[in-house]
Amino acid sequence: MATAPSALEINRFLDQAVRLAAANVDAGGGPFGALVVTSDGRIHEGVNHVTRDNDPTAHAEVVAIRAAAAASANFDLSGSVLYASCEPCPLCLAAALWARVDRVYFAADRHAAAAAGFDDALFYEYFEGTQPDLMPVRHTAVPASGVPFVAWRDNPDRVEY
Ligand SMILES: Nc1nc2[nH]cnc2c(=O)[nH]1
Repeated sequence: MATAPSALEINRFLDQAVRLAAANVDAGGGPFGALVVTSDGRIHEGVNHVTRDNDPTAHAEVVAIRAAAAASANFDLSGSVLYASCEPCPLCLAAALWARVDRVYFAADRHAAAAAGFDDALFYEYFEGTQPDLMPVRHTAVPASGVPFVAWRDNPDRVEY
């Protein structure tokens, strides 16, 4: 894991993410901006494109992660840092985990997002188990459930991630 950025760097990149978020509102989008700084020092920006692209997963952090991965030609962003104008929601956190991002810094928190009408805090409660009715998830095993995993394990050419 890379060493932690300095307080100066953290503040600079968070300011940049907040500026991106504000500019995105001016452009008609959601009030979220993010940066991924990859291990080579390059900065990859993202803003919320949910309504622009009709893509509910196009959160600023996910857009920045996708940009960083595409520019790096690598799905593994180990050594990189994510800076977000607002606390990453569970979707964004999961994306950062799958991207193997080293660290995350954010400016506003989930309660500020809630005050602006966003469900980030509610979805955290869902994952904490206090809002189970929001979206029931049921396990129903079928006989072929394990077939794809056997095929994966048996494939010597698999690319692990
Ligand atoms: N952190 C974060 N929270 C959101 N809630 C709705 N959209 C977003 C987004 O793009 N980023």
